[in-house]
Amino acid sequence: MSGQRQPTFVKVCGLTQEQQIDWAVELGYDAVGIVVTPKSKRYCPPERAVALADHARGRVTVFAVALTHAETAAVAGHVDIVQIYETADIPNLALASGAPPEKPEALRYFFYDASAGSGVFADIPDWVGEVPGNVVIAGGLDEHNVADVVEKFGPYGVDVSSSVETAPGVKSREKMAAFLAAARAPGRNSR
Ligand SMILES: O=C(O)c1ccccc1NCC(=O)[C@H](O)[C@H](O)COP(=O)(O)O
Repeated sequence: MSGQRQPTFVKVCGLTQEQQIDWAVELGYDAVGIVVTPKSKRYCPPERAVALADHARGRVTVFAVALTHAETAAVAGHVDIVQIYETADIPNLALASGAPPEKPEALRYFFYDASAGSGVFADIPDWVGEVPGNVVIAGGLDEHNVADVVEKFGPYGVDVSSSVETAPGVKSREKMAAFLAAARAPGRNSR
């Protein structure tokens, strides 16, 4: 390691329109999430999800987000990472959970996410700061609390959805910009 600090990885999740992906790319987000579980209010059915993923691919890291591995089948070949709330034996797995991962070394990312897109922030347990690998913190983050979370836990990254919306699945470019600036505020980029 050179000791040089990397900027915090920032993902925006629950995008439903091509324009929102363009905003994420223009603003400098590292990753976008397309939600493919029918249980979500931001659900993109397979045809829409594939169109969005193809629009984004090569411009920003693309996540398919679902509760189960099975729900990602139609879109998995069009995305970089599969983010699910159960374990699966796949190479590009982002495991999302509110509990410590059993095999963190097998994961591309571990998302500490007790929210699943609810927008509710709750105290983050101390063990999150001890998980090895690419740990991303999610759950009720907004432009006002994200810098404190980055400072306290020094995660690889952070993830946001509800606080950058005006309605479920309707992202605001201004809110996305404010969140990104807060997540990468000078002196807070410590991954
Ligand atoms: O966003 C959803 O609707 C969703 C539904 C089911 C599983 C996961 C979901 N989203 C996962 C995410 O990556 C969210 O960005 C993350 O939970 C943070 O959400 P929020 O608390 O709204 O910022």
